Parts: sequence; C-alpha cells; structure tokens
Amino acid sequence: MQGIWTTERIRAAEDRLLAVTPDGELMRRAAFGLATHTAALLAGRTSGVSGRRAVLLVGSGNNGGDALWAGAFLRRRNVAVTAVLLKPERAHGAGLAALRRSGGRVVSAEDGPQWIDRADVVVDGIVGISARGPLRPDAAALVERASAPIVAVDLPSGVDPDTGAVDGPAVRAALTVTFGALKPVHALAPDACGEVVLVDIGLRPELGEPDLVRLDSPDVAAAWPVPGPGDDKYSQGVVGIAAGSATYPGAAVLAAGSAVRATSGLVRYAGHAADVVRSRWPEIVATGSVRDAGRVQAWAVGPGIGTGQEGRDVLRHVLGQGVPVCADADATTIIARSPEVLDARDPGTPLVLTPHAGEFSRLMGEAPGADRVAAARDAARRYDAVVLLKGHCTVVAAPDGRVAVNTPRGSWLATAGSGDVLTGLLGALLAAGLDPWLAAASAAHVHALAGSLAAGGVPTSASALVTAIPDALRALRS
Ligand SMILES: NC(=O)C1=CN([C@@H]2O[C@H](COP(=O)(O)OP(=O)(O)OC[C@H]3O[C@@H](n4cnc5c(N)ncnc54)[C@H](OP(=O)(O)O)[C@@H]3O)[C@@H](O)[C@H]2O)[C@@H](O)CC1
Ligand SMILES: [K+]
Repeated sequence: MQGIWTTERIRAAEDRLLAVTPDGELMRRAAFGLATHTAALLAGRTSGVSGRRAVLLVGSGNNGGDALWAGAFLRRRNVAVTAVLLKPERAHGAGLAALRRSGGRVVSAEDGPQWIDRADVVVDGIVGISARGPLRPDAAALVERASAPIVAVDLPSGVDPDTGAVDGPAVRAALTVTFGALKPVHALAPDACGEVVLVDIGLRPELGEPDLVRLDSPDVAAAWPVPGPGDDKYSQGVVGIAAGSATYPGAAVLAAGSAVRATSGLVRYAGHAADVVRSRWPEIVATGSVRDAGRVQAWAVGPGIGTGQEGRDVLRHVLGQGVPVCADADATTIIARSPEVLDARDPGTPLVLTPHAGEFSRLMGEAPGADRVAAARDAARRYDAVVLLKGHCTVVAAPDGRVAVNTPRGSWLATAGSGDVLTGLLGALLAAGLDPWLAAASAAHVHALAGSLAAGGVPTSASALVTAIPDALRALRS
C-alpha cells in the first residue's frame, strides 16, 4: 500500500527533519536524486548523457533550488546546463552559486526561449508544494515553448499539489521526481505527472499515518477471496444482483457476469432480465423478483432498474435485508430523490455508493468540485456509507475518513457498461465479507487492471472487460 500525504503534513515533517539535519543536506539529497533520474531519462531518450543540453526553469523557492543543485550535479556528467531564472532576485542563493561554480549558464526569462528550443530535456523547478493556482503568464510562455520532455521537480507546476486540479496552464511532464513522500497530485493527476519516481530523503519516520492510500497489486491480491479446502459455493458468499430490465438487459448481464468472474461464490440474479441472464450465464440462479431471490450475503443493486416506484421497492427491499449493499446508478438517483428509502436500511448495515460526478451532484446538491477527496469524504459522512466517486481517478472514502485513490492506466474504462462491471465486482467482494472500503478500493483496482488488459492500447468494451477479469486476477497473483 502506498501512503500519500497532504502538503501540510509534508511541510510539518520536513520542518522536523530539517531541525536535525545539517543545513542544505535535504535539498542536496533531493537534487542528487533528481539529477540521477534526469540523466537516466536523457540516456533513454538520446542514448547518452555527456554533451546533452538541459534547461532548468527556476522559480522563486526551494523547488527552483532543487533544480539548480541538480543542474550542478548534471554538470559533473558533462551535461550543458542553462538555468532560466523567472525571478532572478529571489532565486535560491546556494543553488545558484553551486550551478555557477559547476560551469552552468544562467539566463533571464527573456533569453529563455532560444535555449529551450535546443534543449534535450527541460527541468521544471518553477514551483513545488507551495504552489497556488495555474502557471503565471511568464512561466506558462516558457513551458509552452518546450518541445523536449519535461522533468517535473517534486510535482508538475500549475497543478494543485493537494487536489491534482488544473485550472489553467500547467506543466505536462514526462517524468516527475518527487521527494520524501507521494503527495495527492501524484495519484490524482497522473497525466500531468507522467511517470512518478520517489526519492528517499529520510522523511518517512517523520510522517505518521498517510492521509490517502493507493493499493498496490499485492494488497489487492492479499484481500481478494480465495476458496479454502473446506469451502463450498455458499460458504464463499452469495451475491445478489438486482439490475437491468426486460428492455435493457445489458446492465444485468454485465453486472452478473462480472460477479461470476470475480469470485467462486454463488451469484443470484433477481429482475426482469432473468431469462437473458440465465442464457448468458447458466451458473447463475435467476429469478424475477428480489422477494423470491433466496438468501444472499450482499446485494449489488441499481444498474438499469429504473428510478420509478418499482426501482424504489427493489432498493427498499434489499436495504432491509441486513446484508451489505452496493447501490449504483439508478439506485443512487433514487436515494438522492427519495432519501427516505434509506430508512429501510438496517442500522449498521454497510452501504457502498458508487456515483459518477452527475450522480454525486444529485446526492450532495453540488458537484464534487476541484477537491474530489474532500467531496467524497463529505458524502461518506453524510450517508454513513463508503462512497466510490467515479472519474478518471477513482476516490474511495469511508465514513471513518479513510480514503483510497485508484490511478488508472489510460482512459479505456470510459465506455458504456463499464460501471455495471464494477458493481458486479464490488457486490461479489462484499458477499465474501471484505471490509466495504477495502472491497470498493480492490474492485476499482481490478476494474482498472482488467480495463487496461482488455484494451491493450485500443478501444475496448464492457463485455471485453468482463472477459478480462480472470486475466486481471491472474496478473495480480503473479
Ligand atoms: N523543505 C524541505 O526540506 C525541502 C523542500 N524541497 C523542495 O522545496 C519545495 C517547496 O519549496 P518552497 O516552500 O520554498 O516553495 P515553492 O513550491 O518552491 O514555491 C515558491 C514560490 O513560488 C510562488 N508561486 C506560488 N504559486 C505559483 C505559481 N502557480 N506559479 C509561479 N509561482 C508560484 C510563491 O511565491 P510568490 O511569488 O507567491 O510570493 C511560492 O512561495 C518542494 O516542493 C521541494 O521541491 C526539497 O528540496 C526537499 C527538502
Ligand atoms: K515543479
């Protein structure tokens, strides 16, 4: 599990570490790592390091200091380094002196473009964890000019460090070299960060518990249910799927099929698409109504059930069964419009809501906004439910404040029926008895992995996603 810390926590930890570390030592550790990874990028992209040209974009704080020191280290490998100072009077003094001593060139922002045009790599030391808002016009013009790959120092400038939000011009890096710990931007703005590498500067002992986490494949593999020798189809957890309609059976087929592929427990289906589901998935026990579905250990409800009286009755029924419920799609809309359906919920029964931004707005009366982590946390508290907020990056918040972020590989999951597949995965994990927050974060992880395997670099479909679930689970366990 990767921990992620907000900039406030990072700064406090850095202050504690700075107090017991010789002056300038932390910055040199950071800059040495930055130089090493920048040289590796140069070697990878230009088949060499010596004689290559690096341009440093240097802002007014320690982020610029990192870039200047890294420039001095790159000089030792005979890289031609030019620092473009955005605020000459506020550039980091020791870093500037080190670069000058090493034989680096220092130019003004006006002279920057001619050097940027000939660069093999551009190092973005414009702003780090003290960033506020998008790039300012002078910096934006220089960044716009760069056609060489950009290495972001700590984080891509112009992107909000704590929310990953981009509200104007921002750096789009090929590589981000960060120090001490991952910050929210690294999980929430993967496209702006590019590849992210973490340089250890000794901060970890000062950090305490992370604010957010990102599950790694081994975490998900460890959580994913595996039957034991004493298990049968019932003991592994029976999931009920209430989805789809006679006119729109697709959601039912996808959600139910995804549950079949997720675990080896039994899957029941209840709804108007029973015939279609049975013919597509003969291993499913399918009935026409949730009332005669039989006993389950969790319900996944919502996709395609409609938002009228019948949908409300279905939702009310499953909420009253005393088992965990994953409420998705139409179920979310019903809860938003008729919150009294939640009165049917047995106290203490886990609920997982899986809204996209539009459903979230209905549930909360306002859009998630720039701070999606805070928005998901608020919704989790308001509904006393695990809230999985869909989007390019999925945020999973629990009512107790835990938050997991899933960073996707590509955007292939943005396809019709993709959400139904997630619902089936989540229902199966809830039925197996996983903690609902872990179930939601694990389902999101496997969903993204199956998406990238199904796509393999070309557009995919929700059906292909279901087919790819076993491959994703195999990849997890390997
Ligand atoms: N502490 C440590 O031990 C270590 C710290 N390390 C490094 O220090 C970095 C943090 O450095 P920092 O706190 O000095 O500020 P930093 O992010 O460089 O910003 C500087 C100034 O920029 C300005 N500015 C704000 N927004 C802007 C925008 N959008 N566009 C343009 N400019 C903008 C704003 O000043 P303003 O102009 O508003 O007065 C702000 O004060 C951290 O990310 C890591 O790289 C590492 O060396 C490891 C050890
Ligand atoms: K930066």
